[in-house]
Amino acid sequence: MIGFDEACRRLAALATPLGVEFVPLDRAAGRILAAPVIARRSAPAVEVSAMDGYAVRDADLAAGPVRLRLVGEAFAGSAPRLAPLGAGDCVRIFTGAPMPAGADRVVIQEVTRREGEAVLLVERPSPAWHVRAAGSDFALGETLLDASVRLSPQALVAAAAADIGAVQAYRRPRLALISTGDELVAPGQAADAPGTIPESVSFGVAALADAWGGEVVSRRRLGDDLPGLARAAGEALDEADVVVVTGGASVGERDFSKAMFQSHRLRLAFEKVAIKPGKPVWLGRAGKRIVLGLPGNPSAAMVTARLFLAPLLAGLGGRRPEEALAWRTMPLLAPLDACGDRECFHRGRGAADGVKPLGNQDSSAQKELAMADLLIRRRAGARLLPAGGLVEVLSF
Ligand SMILES: Nc1nc2c(c(=O)[nH]1)N[C@H]1C(S)=C(S)[C@@H](COP(=O)(O)OP(=O)(O)OC[C@H]3O[C@@H](n4cnc5c(N)ncnc54)[C@H](O)[C@@H]3O)O[C@H]1N2
Ligand code: MOO
Repeated sequence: MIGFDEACRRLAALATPLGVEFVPLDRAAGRILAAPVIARRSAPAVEVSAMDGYAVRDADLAAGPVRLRLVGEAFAGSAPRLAPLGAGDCVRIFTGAPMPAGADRVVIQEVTRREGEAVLLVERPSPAWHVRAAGSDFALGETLLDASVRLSPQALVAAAAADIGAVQAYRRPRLALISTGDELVAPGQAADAPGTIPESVSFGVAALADAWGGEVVSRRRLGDDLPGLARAAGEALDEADVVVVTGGASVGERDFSKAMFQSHRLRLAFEKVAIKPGKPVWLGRAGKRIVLGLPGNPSAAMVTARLFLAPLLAGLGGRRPEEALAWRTMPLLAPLDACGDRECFHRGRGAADGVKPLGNQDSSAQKELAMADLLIRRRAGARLLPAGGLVEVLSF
């Protein structure tokens, strides 16, 4: 059995980018840039007003009580007025409008009074210029977003401002999910059917995949029948980059998750990792596709999805797999048991002053799983740790 770090190394070797595509900006939220976003224009393109008011010459303001002659108006989008302002002239101007030639600043309308075609300054204007220089936000040719950046809502604004309609982004990994188990039925169907349980794991795995940049293209719930599973494996491999199988990972007589890929040339990268929960997790390749087997126990499935599926999707989608495993240190708010010879990933709940391990650490837990927002990593053989001890944690 290999350790967690070795499993991560083997996974990273498979988790390389799938490819690059052009994505229109209105569908690019959350995508990872494969090329930098370079400005196709300067912003602002010309010197513009930052306020609604009047564009004036400083020389006219210096001359004491001020009464100016209105000679024009400028709106956002107006052509710049090229004839220079004469002595005593001003131009009505609005936020974003091009400054007229010869004007030095904008006085806001709140300190003025209009009398027909005359504008009187009734208060001393603030020393602010209220003018934005051409290129003061960014200049033509400037790199606004580097490659590998994830397009956050804020970054999308910068990309659009760069005047590009589509970005070059890494392809999102397509996922096929297969839940195996004779006992599984759709949620809502179990209460009246003795011997069945609601299939719960795929809902968590699908949501986690989405959060890590994957696109779930199919979901199947299948009984433990090897020929049927092998057929479904073939279909899933045809339609997705990654096939995730849950359940049937262990050594039971009807545990077929690896066997169902045998006729599809499954080559294992690892099977069994010395971690708790999640020991039966396995990873392999079938042709060009990647197959990840998660244990069926719900807490074990979600822990292994977080520890292996998240980095896999990160890597396939253009990020470094390690970015999905950003461990940090936090104090424990309650004691934690000694860890046996498998590295432990306890489920915990974060608070402002530390992390509290949840009471039920069983790999089948579902109720307390709902409370977990951190994983606490403890190395194999670690001793009992009292409250206040520092632990490594990962967002869950
Ligand atoms: N003799 C041994 N037995 C077991 C070992 C072992 O090493 N030797 N490993 C144990 C460990 S650790 C785990 S974890 C489990 C995982 O086993 P499987 O992946 O084969 O999971 P199943 O047997 O299919 O199911 C386990 C459990 O989880 C329920 N389940 C399965 N899928 C779902 C789902 N999609 N939604 C909700 N619940 C699900 C299933 O009904 C079982 O109760 O094996 C140990 N055994
Ligand atoms: O890995 Mo299993 O999840 O220990 O029960």
